[in-house]
Amino acid sequence: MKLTILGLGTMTGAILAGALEAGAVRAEDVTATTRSAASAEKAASQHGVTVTSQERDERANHAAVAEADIVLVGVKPKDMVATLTDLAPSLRPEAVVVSVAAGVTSATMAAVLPAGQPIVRTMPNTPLTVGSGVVGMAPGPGVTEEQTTAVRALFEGSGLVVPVAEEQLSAVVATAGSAPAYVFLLAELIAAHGAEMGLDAASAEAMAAATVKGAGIMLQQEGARAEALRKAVMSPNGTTEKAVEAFLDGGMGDLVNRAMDAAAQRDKEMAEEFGA
Ligand SMILES: NC(=O)C1=CN([C@@H]2O[C@H](COP(=O)(O)OP(=O)(O)OC[C@H]3O[C@@H](n4cnc5c(N)ncnc54)[C@H](O)[C@@H]3O)[C@@H](O)[C@H]2O)C=CC1
Ligand SMILES: O=C(O)[C@@H]1CCC=N1
Repeated sequence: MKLTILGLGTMTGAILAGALEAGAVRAEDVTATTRSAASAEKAASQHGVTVTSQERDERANHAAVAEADIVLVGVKPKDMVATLTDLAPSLRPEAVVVSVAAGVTSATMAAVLPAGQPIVRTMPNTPLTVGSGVVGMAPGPGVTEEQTTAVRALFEGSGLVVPVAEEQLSAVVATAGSAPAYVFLLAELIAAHGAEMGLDAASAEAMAAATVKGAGIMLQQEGARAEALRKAVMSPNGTTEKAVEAFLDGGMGDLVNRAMDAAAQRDKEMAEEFGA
């Protein structure tokens, strides 16, 4: 299977790292592009694959897709339509175009790609880099079972793959795509206040990171439920109960809802903003 990545950046870099580590693709079967020559050089040495740049060769994307079975497009949502419009004449008809972009619908993509070009929209998250990612995957009309399986294989070794309808991708952005940032924010805040309470900053950061990791591993154990794990930490009238009460009294439930609604809303706005 030949894979081309147009826009090898943070997200597609995480997917590639996971896929290479899991043996889903061989480095010699991957071609990738970036915008600048400097980022191409950096990405090539980071991932050990061939990376060309638009800066050095304005036809770089066209050359990169010449033999591709799967074309993973990792440019920013605002650049999707221009990138696909330019690329369209060079795609093999059977190449599956896979998007990771928030807020760019398959209808928008189909409008600028050749008629019948197979399209799969996905919403991944960056923990794919470490084999613990999530990806929501919505194959478009006309994508064969074989093509769906080939795309799925790219992600399968490095995370949880959840088939969804395209309309559910806004919920996937809010629940998984953006969600690592919520956890990192919590870790930042815990570490900062631990330092304010008298710990040295490096120890507080290390404690927050190790705690998030440990809690994540516990959540992944067979039959684990977040609520039960939380309650197991909360001794009656103990320290955790006071902390959890403070979170809930302070509106954390509502705040999480509002944060997730804001992410999903932005995904929908982008569909309007970046539509073809
Ligand atoms: N960062 C994240 O956690 C997630 C990002 N996404 C999606 O991933 C996409 C990329 O986001 P990031 O990886 O964060 O951005 P990024 O800026 O790290 O990567 C974008 C890459 O595209 C390249 N690029 C831009 N225009 C190009 C062109 N015309 N031809 C070839 N390469 C080009 C840039 O050089 C860069 O390497 C977005 O559509 C975003 O919605 C989806 C889920 C999670
Ligand atoms: O923030 C963003 O728009 C992208 C999509 C999900 C995570 N990062």
